[in-house]
Amino acid sequence: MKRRALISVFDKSNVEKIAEYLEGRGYEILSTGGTYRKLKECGVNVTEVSEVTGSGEMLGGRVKSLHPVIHGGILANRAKAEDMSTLEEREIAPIDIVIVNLYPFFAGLKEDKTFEEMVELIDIGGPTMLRSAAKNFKDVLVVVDPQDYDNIINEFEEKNEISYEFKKEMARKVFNVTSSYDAAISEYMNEDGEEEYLSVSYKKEENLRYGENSHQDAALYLRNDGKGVMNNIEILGGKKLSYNNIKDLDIAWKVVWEFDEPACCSLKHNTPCGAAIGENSYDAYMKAYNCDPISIFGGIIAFNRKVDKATAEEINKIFVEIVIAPDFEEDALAEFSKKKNLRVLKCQYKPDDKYEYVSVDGAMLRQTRDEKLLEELKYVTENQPSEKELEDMIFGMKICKYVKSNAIVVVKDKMAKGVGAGQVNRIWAACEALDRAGDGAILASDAFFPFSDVVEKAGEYGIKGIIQPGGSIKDKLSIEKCEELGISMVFTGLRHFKH
Ligand SMILES: NC(=O)c1ncn([C@@H]2O[C@H](COP(=O)(O)O)[C@@H](O)[C@H]2O)c1NC=O
Repeated sequence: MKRRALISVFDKSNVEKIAEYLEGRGYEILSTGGTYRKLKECGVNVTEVSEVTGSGEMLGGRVKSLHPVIHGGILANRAKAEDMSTLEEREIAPIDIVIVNLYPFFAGLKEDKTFEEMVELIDIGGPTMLRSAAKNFKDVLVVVDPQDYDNIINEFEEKNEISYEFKKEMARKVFNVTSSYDAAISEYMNEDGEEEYLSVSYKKEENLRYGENSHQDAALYLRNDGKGVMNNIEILGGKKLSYNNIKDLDIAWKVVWEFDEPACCSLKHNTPCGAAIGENSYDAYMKAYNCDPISIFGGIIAFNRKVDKATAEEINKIFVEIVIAPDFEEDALAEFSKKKNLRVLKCQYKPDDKYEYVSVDGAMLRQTRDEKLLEELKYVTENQPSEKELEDMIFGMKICKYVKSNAIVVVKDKMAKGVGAGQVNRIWAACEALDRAGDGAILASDAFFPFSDVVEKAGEYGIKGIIQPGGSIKDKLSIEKCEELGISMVFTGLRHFKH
């Protein structure tokens, strides 16, 4: 009996090549409408699926291949006599190769199509054929990726048949594609996030050289809808990003977009080591640099405004790994190009992921992003902050959001002069931040004070105002200490732990 290959593809690139090859090997080619026409034009001898099913395509293409004659031909277990006699009884011929790729749902997401258009992009017949063939991979070769056409030809040429391993590998690919395809549909339909199953759809962009350390494997997967910062970064110069680079630039980018004013953030080990707002990018950079001219070395520098030549010249005086900004002046790029390894990233996309995911052993955690800054400002001391001090307080709290807990940020003139991060008790974070800052006017804390010790320490360093969420049963102690030391204290009512 003549062997049969069913070809039904949306992406018709190179389809004639594989069809001609299979025809040359004696396969009968079956195809759905559009694929049939394309192959016919290319001179392939092809039979239309509707001729095989005896039922014309209908409902505008919603039903083309969904028929027992097709799925029986694919799913019959060739080693099972019962299956084969059923085929014979029903006059169904087996289908040995299934080549299908799907309606472009991912591309539709990127093009922001309407809901009705997206629904029409949900392929039904394609995944059904792919899944049937992949389930029966022992007997059927299934191909979902046009990039595999050459591999099939090579496999045939080398072995004169398709090996079990190859067929299994192709089936694995199919379930990977169809599950991601369905996950994207599920994600698209899901508006409130309260799903029973976690369905997210990401595609591997590349293997990274290594993970956090050189003995760890790592890869970058991008959202299939083309959204998100990482999907919208243009690398204008320098080598590829590393795993740590990506994690770091994510935080630096989030910091600068906390601000409407021109802002700059220098960051190391996922922690801002300098951050400032200024008149322009140059001013913000110089202030961020001066927060901590030592730690910035080898760091990441993010801006929320275009970067000019003067700023690039200043940055080039030190070694940094990455500069990321919404845009660059041409002469700034020329300046940066003097540094071979410096990654220059252009990104005009602001952070907008709704959820953050973290894996723990055996589970995934999901939370909404920490998008809020405060509930309500409460002035809890007699002594009130000046307008300028209040601005520094808000500035400090915006930085605190991105510093690992316990987090204390000491601010002066809209510069994060001292950052105390990731300490297991708050007083250590305060000591670190105050010590680093040298001098500062404002102290911001990501969470409340259980004792008055942080206020006391702040007083020693001449701090004028403190902003913190408040809410401790011992708030009174801190407030009293502030009154005693002439420090103003403001509560925000909102904690910003970052673990
Ligand atoms: N409904 C069906 O029976 C059906 N059978 C195949 N398709 C899809 O139709 C596309 C190919 O169609 P055409 O050959 O007409 O261009 C493929 O992407 C394939 O996945 C179908 N379409 C969608 O649901």
